[in-house]
Amino acid sequence: MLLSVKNISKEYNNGITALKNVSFDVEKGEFISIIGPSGSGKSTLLRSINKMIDISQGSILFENRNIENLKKREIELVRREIGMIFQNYNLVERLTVIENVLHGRLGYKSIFAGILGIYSEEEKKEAFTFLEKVNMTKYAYQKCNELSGGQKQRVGIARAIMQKPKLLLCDEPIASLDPKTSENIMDYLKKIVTELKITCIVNLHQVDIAKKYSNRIIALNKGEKIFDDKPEYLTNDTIEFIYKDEEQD
Ligand SMILES: Nc1ncnc2c1ncn2[C@@H]1O[C@H](COP(=O)(O)OP(=O)(O)OP(=O)(O)O)[C@@H](O)[C@H]1O
Repeated sequence: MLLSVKNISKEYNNGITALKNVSFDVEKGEFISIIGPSGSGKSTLLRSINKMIDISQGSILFENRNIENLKKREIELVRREIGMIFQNYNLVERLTVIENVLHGRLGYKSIFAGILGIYSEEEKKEAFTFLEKVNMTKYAYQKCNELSGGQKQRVGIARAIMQKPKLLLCDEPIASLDPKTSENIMDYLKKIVTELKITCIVNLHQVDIAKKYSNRIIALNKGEKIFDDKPEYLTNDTIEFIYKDEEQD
């Protein structure tokens, strides 16, 4: 088992309970989509797994190790194993595509090597290999602020893969993209994580995309897990139930 989320709850300082007693296990190689209305806790869940926020109750085991109460250095080591892809890409816009991809290695470097941008020939070669996988080689020396949203997310995927993560967390990776580009990005993502055997958890707004690409769907509503099964069991009635309160939110 790669990840075990056990009875986790998260209450923010403002009193909002974003997650209520959520549990699930993730096996290596799974491609899981997390769906649910706006505010149901999807981002909170991913941020908890990545240790960007601390949970209020419960425990999260990554490779059978409890990631609560870790020391700073131990958190850095766990983060190295967990890649992230973001809705807003989180690229360094003034830097080139290849520099951004190489940033995927920063977690493995000393601060000095990172600041000075010192990468081995092997790392550079690898960065180009991953850039090729997302069909972005010809943009390698272009600055990221000159790219379209879809191209930026392809760089985001290459950077995340460059980190050699065991788990990839994608927080609304296609929420800023048009439908055609969204499918294109999901195609790249699915192909690469399958080829490299990387376990993937993706937060999505689009139920049809979740059904098309995942092996398993988890649905949250008001911080509670209300569905966790194969996509084929996600019926229209269940979808209606998951999103029943969305308009009032
Ligand atoms: N940093 C924070 N401080 C206080 N409350 C927060 C914080 N982040 C999120 N929340 C609240 O926690 C709840 C869950 O938010 P979260 O962003 O996890 O939901 P989500 O399902 O990802 O929503 P969306 O689909 O709109 O991104 C919401 O009520 C939100 O307002």
